[in-house]
Amino acid sequence: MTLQIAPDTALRDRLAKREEAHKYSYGHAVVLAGGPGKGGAARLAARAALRVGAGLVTVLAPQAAMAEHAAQLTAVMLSPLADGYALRGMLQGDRRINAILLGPGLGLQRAREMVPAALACAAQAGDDAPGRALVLDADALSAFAEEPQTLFQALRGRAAVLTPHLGEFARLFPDLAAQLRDGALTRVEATRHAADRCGATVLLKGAETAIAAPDGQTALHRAVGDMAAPWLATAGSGDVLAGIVTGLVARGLSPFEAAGTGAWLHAAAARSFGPGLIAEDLPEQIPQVLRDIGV
Ligand SMILES: NC(=O)C1=CN([C@@H]2O[C@H](COP(=O)(O)OP(=O)(O)OC[C@H]3O[C@@H](n4cnc5c(N)ncnc54)[C@H](OP(=O)(O)O)[C@@H]3O)[C@@H](O)[C@H]2O)[C@@H](O)CC1
Ligand SMILES: Nc1ncnc2c1ncn2[C@@H]1O[C@H](COP(=O)(O)OP(=O)(O)O)[C@@H](O)[C@H]1O
Repeated sequence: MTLQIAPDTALRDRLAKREEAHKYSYGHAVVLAGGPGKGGAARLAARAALRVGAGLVTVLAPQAAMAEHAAQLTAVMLSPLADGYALRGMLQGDRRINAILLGPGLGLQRAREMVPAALACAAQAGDDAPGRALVLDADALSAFAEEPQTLFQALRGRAAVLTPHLGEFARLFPDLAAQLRDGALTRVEATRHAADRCGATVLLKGAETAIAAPDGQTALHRAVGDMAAPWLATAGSGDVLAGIVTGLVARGLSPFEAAGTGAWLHAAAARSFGPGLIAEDLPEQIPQVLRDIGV
């Protein structure tokens, strides 16, 4: 049965922070950034991860982009990161890094190097202790358009969420996208097949956002009718969603829970802000949404 996503007391409890906790209780998320001039998407995502309650968030950027990020980041931290070798070293050395976002503004070439390095250091899905989870979006998906099987083999069994828009979905799953277009599969069915094929949670974005886990669980978030959020059709709003999901896995939600909760929070923030919304407004609206649901 497909879960229809809506806020409930369990969601409120999951999003609250405990009186006795400290920042490391809520995880350390890292967001990999690309080259100079391409950093906006990573910064949007990082800000959203922090707003949704990750304890610490760090943007990891190539040296050439450090000055640009340093001029714009304050609560979000910043570190240089050269290549995949350096990423493995960092992840092996710091077990507290428990959520990694790759894709927004990353660049296709850097994504091809960084995604396998990050996946090699991700937790196995279904481990009892919440481990290190990955969120793959944008360039981290498009980078594998020519050889999706390479990505799927590395993904299988890892704790990960893929957040494609329909264009990215069609690059990785062309046959499923064609059947979705033809009406042979519903959005939820296409997403369920995709999750089964790649072995990770898949969130297919759109006014109707479908989510599926590799174990067959599915959920649907419908931003239509009373729940419409059409101002989300703006550049960078998907980068913010990826950041929200990353912040939630840093807080210990499972990939499937983080995807569903993230889709709801993202659309609720857009509705709460209303007309004129641009991507920067979304993270800043999260505190109001949290207050509205009693967190
Ligand atoms: N502020 C910033 O720094 C921002 C930085 N950004 C960064 O830019 C990079 C490129 O990301 P991108 O998504 O813009 O481009 P791309 O990978 O070429 O895919 C787009 C193509 O896919 C197709 N398509 C089909 N269905 C679709 C759908 N539902 N929604 C959207 N597209 C759909 C459609 O093709 P068409 O159908 O028109 O032939 C369309 O031309 C990436 O790193 C991202 O993080 C952006 O996030 C913006 C804000
Ligand atoms: N008309 C719409 N109604 C509701 N949500 C939408 C609408 N259009 C886009 N969205 C949402 O906005 C986000 C756009 O993401 P994406 O296409 O990746 O943009 P970008 O790459 O510019 O960040 C997705 O979460 C999508 O579900």
